[in-house]
Amino acid sequence: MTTGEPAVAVAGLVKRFGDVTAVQGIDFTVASGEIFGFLGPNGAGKSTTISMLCTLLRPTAGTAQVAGHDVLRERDDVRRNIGLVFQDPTLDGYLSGEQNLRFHAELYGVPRAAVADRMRQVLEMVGLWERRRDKVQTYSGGMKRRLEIARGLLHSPRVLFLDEPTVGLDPQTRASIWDYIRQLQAAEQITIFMTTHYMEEAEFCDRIAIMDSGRIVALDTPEALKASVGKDRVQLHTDDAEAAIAALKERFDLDAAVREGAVTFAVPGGEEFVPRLFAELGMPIRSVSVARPSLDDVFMSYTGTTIRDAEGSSRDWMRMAARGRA
Ligand SMILES: Nc1ncnc2c1ncn2[C@@H]1O[C@H](COP(=O)(O)OP(=O)(O)OP(=O)(O)O)[C@@H](O)[C@H]1O
Repeated sequence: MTTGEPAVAVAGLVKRFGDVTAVQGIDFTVASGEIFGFLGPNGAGKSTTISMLCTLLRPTAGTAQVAGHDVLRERDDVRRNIGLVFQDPTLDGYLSGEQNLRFHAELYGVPRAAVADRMRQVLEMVGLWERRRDKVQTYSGGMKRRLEIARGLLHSPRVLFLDEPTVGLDPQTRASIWDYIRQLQAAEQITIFMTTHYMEEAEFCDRIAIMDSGRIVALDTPEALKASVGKDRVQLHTDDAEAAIAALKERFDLDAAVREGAVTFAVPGGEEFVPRLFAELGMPIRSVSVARPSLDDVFMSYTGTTIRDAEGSSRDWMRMAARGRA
């Protein structure tokens, strides 16, 4: 659900580091209440952009407003209105969940009278109220991540920045973190700005921006992005992959490659193409499969790389954020 003025509004945003232009004049808005995913290969400029939005880096040119406040002129207002959930754990293991949150409440100046109620609210939301008095070092990985999310929410931010909120967690815990994220969006009308390398998670986002070489190369809903690729992925098995690749080029002018052990190529109207393939390829085919484009295909078509190759991370900005806050 989205309402009112944008949670994030960026216009002509540029960041140069000496000769390197990390962000080359980008424009986008994120609606209030939206779950917005930010994807891109290493060095694309994601961390630099997010650092500017979180007021940790000054833009070279352009403007950005977060929660209605300008990142340069109203830095403190921006900071009060955002929550950050770091990739690297920054909880104190020797303290209880409750003590960790209390410390954060003081840091953010949450009014004393409001702290107890708010702590209960966020701890219940992430299912940790019963465990609040236990030391954090006795929590599982998923519980720690949930506590970090609760902490990021404690001061009632309008925009929550999450850096790969589920990386390194087992599938069941990942699913439960996503349940919390969705509940949170519904209960608090919060805007979520997240990075992820899991394409199946990018599917949960209302919209996705793909960044490459300092520019936003695609921005839309997952469905629209997949439709924009316009081609299906066809995979076939033959006794001679090299010969099949050469025949696909010669007879259909298609560029194929071996991926996941199968001869793979993209073609519009994949299902209609299959009968022609059998009729005209000129060699025996053992099996064929056709798939609609996935977000992996979207990522590949806009950036020329796979998300797995691009892995390895947008984590640094969170480390920087941790240092900036320290
Ligand atoms: N402090 C800095 N000084 C000089 N160059 C920088 C600095 N920070 C980033 N860059 C450069 O800016 C470009 C964008 O980097 P950025 O970290 O924003 O990319 P990213 O998309 O977040 O990548 P990753 O996924 O690897 O974190 C890169 O060429 C990087 O080397």
